[in-house]
Amino acid sequence: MNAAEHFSGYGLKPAGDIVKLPARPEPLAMRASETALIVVDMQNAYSTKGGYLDLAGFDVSSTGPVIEKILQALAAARAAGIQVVFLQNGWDAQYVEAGGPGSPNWHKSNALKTMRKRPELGGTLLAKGGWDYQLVDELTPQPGDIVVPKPRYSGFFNSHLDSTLRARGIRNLVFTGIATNVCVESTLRDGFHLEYFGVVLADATHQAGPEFAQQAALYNIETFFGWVSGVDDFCSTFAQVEATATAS
Ligand SMILES: NC(=O)N/C=C\C(=O)O
Repeated sequence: MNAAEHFSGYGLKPAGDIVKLPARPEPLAMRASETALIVVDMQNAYSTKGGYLDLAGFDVSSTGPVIEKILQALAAARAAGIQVVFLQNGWDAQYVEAGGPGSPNWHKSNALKTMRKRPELGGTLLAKGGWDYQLVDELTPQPGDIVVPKPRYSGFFNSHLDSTLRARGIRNLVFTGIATNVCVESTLRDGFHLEYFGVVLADATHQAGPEFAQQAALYNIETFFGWVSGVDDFCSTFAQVEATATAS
C-alpha cells in the first residue's frame, strides 16, 4: 500500500470523502475530518522586526508572504471543516519552564542566550504575557481553533497536543509556520514517531538561518519523515470537500 492508498479506519467523526493532496514524493490520501492544520509559532518573536529572531540576528525580512500564505490555508481549512491548531512557543515570565543550566535548552536557546548577552532585554523574549510571545495580529485564532502552548521546539513535548489530536481522531498534520528547520521539523518528526502523517506546505513556512536550512529541512521531510506540498494544492484539494459538502 502506498501513501496514496492509505486509509485510516478508526476516525471518531463521520468519515467523509478521501481526497488526494498533491505532494512530494507522492500524493497523500486524506480526509478533512482526520486532518489538522498546524500553525507553528507565528508569534512576534519569529516573524516581526524587533522580535526575538530579529534581535538574535536572524533575517525576518521575508516573512510577510508566509503570513499571507497561512491566511489562505486557514480559510481553506476552516471552509473544509479541518481543525486548526496554533502552537505558541515560550515560557512563564520567570522562565522556570525554560529550564536552568541543567537543561540543554538553557544552553542552546538563542532567546535565552540573547537575553544573557543583552541584560536590558531580560524578561522580554518569549515570556508569556509579553508582546514577543503573542501571535501576530493577522493570525488571531478564531472560535473553534485550538491554541497549544509549548515550552520546547517540538509541539509534542510537555504539551497537550497529542491528546488533543487523538481525542478528535486526527491522523494527518498539515504544517505551516516558522521555523521550518526548527519547530516545524521537530514537531513533524515527533509526529512521525507517534504515527501521524505529516505534510508541510513549503510556501507557508520560513527557515531560521540561511536558505539552505529551508532546503535541507524540506529534503529531510520529503525523504524520511513525511510529505511536502504547497498552499495552492492544499486549497484546491480541500475545496473539493467544501463543494461536496455544500452540494449534499
Ligand atoms: N519556532 C521555532 O522554530 N523556533 C526556533 C528557535 C527558537 O525558538 O529558539
